[in-house]
Amino acid sequence: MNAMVKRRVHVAAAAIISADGREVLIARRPSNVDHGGLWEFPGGKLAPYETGLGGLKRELHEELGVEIRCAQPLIRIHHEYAEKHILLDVWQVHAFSGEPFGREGQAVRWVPMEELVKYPFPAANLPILRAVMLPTEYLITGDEDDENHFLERLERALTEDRVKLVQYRDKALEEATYLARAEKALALCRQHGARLLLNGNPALLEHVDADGIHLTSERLMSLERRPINDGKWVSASTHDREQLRQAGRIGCDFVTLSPLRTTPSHPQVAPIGWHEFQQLVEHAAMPVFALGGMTRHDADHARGVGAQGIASIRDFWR
Ligand SMILES: Nc1nc2c([nH]c(=O)n2[C@H]2C[C@H](O)[C@@H](COP(=O)(O)OP(=O)(O)OP(=O)(O)O)O2)c(=O)[nH]1
Ligand SMILES: [Mg+2]
Repeated sequence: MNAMVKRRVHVAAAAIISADGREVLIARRPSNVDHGGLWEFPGGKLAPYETGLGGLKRELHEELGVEIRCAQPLIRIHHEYAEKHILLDVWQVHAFSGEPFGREGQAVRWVPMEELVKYPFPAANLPILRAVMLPTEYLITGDEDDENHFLERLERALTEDRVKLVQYRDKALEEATYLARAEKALALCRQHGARLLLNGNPALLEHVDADGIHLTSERLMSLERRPINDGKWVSASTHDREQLRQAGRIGCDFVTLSPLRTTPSHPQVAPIGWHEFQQLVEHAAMPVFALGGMTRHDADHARGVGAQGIASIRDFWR
């Protein structure tokens, strides 16, 4: 048989978010096309001369009759289908004009974020669903001996900074103390509509019903498969291509990649820098948060080079 070069297809697609931020617009692919009958994020193939956003504007006009007013890069996915290599260049659309409807006769539906997982999408879309559900900021808690101070700081970040994703990290506490505090942190997070991940052994989730587990890179590398079922999130710390690949292999929902900059906590570690970060993220199979000397002011830049956003201790733990 002749060696076959797979067709490469560049597709731009949109996660269009409702004004209240709770819903996303999806469309159903007609039954006579590839992946027919499955749901998708509206969009389509780019013409050779088009940029991602330019092509997306044209597609959304053609398919839905809307004009994009404000869009931000969300995630880029490379996926191998049997017959082609596809690059899905996905944008989050926050503002548009016009009332979307299926101009090509396709079904179109506004769906609450948490119900997205109930809809059948093409195989390439799993990381997009994750990216849509995740915020742009990931708070990692700092060390704090005193429990009241800990809870005060957490509450400040949840209210003033409106953080929606928290990793409770404390390497110094005894497990029983950690779990007791995690229970209180969880109650606080729930009160403010935020998700809480524990840091450590996945078995911690048997004691506290948090939203997921964050793995150290060492634990990540030691695992052969995803340690918990899909109902909860798994995130992991990564520092290089090999760890990113392993995170993809075991099906992590998202990761941090660090250190982007040199930090006081790890002065001896060489920083990755934005250029290499972008190259590493391009082929990651899940959303990636930039970590290491990041503040909220870096979030837009991080998104521009393919990140989900930024993760930080110092910027939120004041
Ligand atoms: N628009 C879109 N396409 C997706 C998604 N997930 C996914 O695997 N794909 C694949 C399916 C198709 O092979 C390709 C998109 O092509 P398309 O059929 O929408 O292209 P198009 O709108 O330009 O339509 P056409 O003129 O080629 O018929 O990307 C998704 O969420 N949205
Ligand atoms: Mg299309």
